[in-house]
Amino acid sequence: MVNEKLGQGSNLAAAPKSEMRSSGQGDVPSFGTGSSYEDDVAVAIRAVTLASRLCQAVQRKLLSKETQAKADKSPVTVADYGSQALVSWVLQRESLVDRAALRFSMVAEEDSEDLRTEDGSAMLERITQLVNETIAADGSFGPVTLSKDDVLTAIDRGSSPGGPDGRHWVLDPIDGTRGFVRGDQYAVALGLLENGKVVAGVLGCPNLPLASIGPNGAVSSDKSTGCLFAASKGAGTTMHTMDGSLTAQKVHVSDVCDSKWAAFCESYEAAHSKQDLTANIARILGVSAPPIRIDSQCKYGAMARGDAVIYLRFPHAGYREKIWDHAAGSIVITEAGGEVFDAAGKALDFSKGRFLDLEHGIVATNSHLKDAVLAAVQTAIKEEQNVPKGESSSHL
Ligand SMILES: Nc1ncnc2c1ncn2[C@@H]1O[C@H](COP(=O)(O)O)[C@@H](OP(=O)(O)O)[C@H]1O
Ligand SMILES: [Mg+2]
Ligand SMILES: [Mg+2]
Ligand SMILES: [Mg+2]
Repeated sequence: MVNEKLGQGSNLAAAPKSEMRSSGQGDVPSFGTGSSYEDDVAVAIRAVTLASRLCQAVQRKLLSKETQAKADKSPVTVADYGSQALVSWVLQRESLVDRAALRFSMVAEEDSEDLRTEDGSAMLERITQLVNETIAADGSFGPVTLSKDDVLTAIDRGSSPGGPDGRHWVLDPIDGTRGFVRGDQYAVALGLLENGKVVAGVLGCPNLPLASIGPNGAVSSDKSTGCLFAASKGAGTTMHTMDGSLTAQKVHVSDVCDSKWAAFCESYEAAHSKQDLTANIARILGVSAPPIRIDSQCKYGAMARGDAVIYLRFPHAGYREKIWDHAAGSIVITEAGGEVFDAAGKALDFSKGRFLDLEHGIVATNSHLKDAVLAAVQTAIKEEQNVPKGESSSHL
């Protein structure tokens, strides 16, 4: 029954019970893979689950006045800051327990600069209250109360430059803030880099349906939401329910090998990826299903369980991708058997600091379709370059 429910329309296979356990409210699922990153993944799940609860509480209220615009005009909410503070606090706390505090480094999206201004003080008050309410409701951390200074310090622990050496946590406290504000999809995304490579990742997707969102899953009567994906090097990818109510399941990318049957996913926001170009790539591949457009790294999670077979992301000129937008998602895909690469077919390089260094675009698919998708991407890019300015490549 349990497996049926989690498995509807998705590429899920039951994992041995001894390998995966889940637990109830106030506690978090245990990963238990026997991999060398088992402890890291367990801490990451604990941190992401707690932060996701804070985000869920805020999204339920969705107070638009709690949304600020950053200098680059992207939105940021009390939940972005609160989530970053909580994840940072949990990771730091567990590192202290492990006596590994000196090694602690985190590359995270937000910083506390705006909260330290007079205008930000009411927001800081609200964030501190939310963080303390979330910790208290969880109940497993004992009687702890963070001060406003503790919250600022926790947020600013994310200022590491990252790079090719050592261990760095990589956090997007809310990926898909626009989706979050709209009441749609978002993810709490936490990855772990070791010497420039992603070795573990956890994606909390509080609004993602447990049933497939792919073309074949659209008719499912199961409307339950809240998924968490966890992956670590060599240990595969598992999908958990956000509330820990069902047994976690191993997931695998789709094994479709004819692109005609391959649904693709892309950003909901047209400003984040060129939808003309992706439509042309789909046309070249003979894809007939309409694109699955959702916000955030939920796309990587959905693809890891087979909802879509291809992920296409082609930002408009001048945009530089940040590592926290892809670290957790990419290992969730690769450990589920998929591949993630740029328009030159190169694997993503997370060793260059806070930004990804890549040749235009990010693509993910299964190993059967990699060559065909890459060829279609390169053809579509060439066609785009030959289109006179002002004309759309979809007119070709
Ligand atoms: N012009 C742009 N082009 C591409 N990506 C952009 C962008 N502006 C913002 N983004 C990134 O797109 C992410 C959301 O991804 P998606 O498009 O898959 O929903 C944002 O993450 P945040 O919401 O964490 O800021 C942000 O980092
Ligand atoms: Mg942002
Ligand atoms: Mg993001
Ligand atoms: Mg973000």
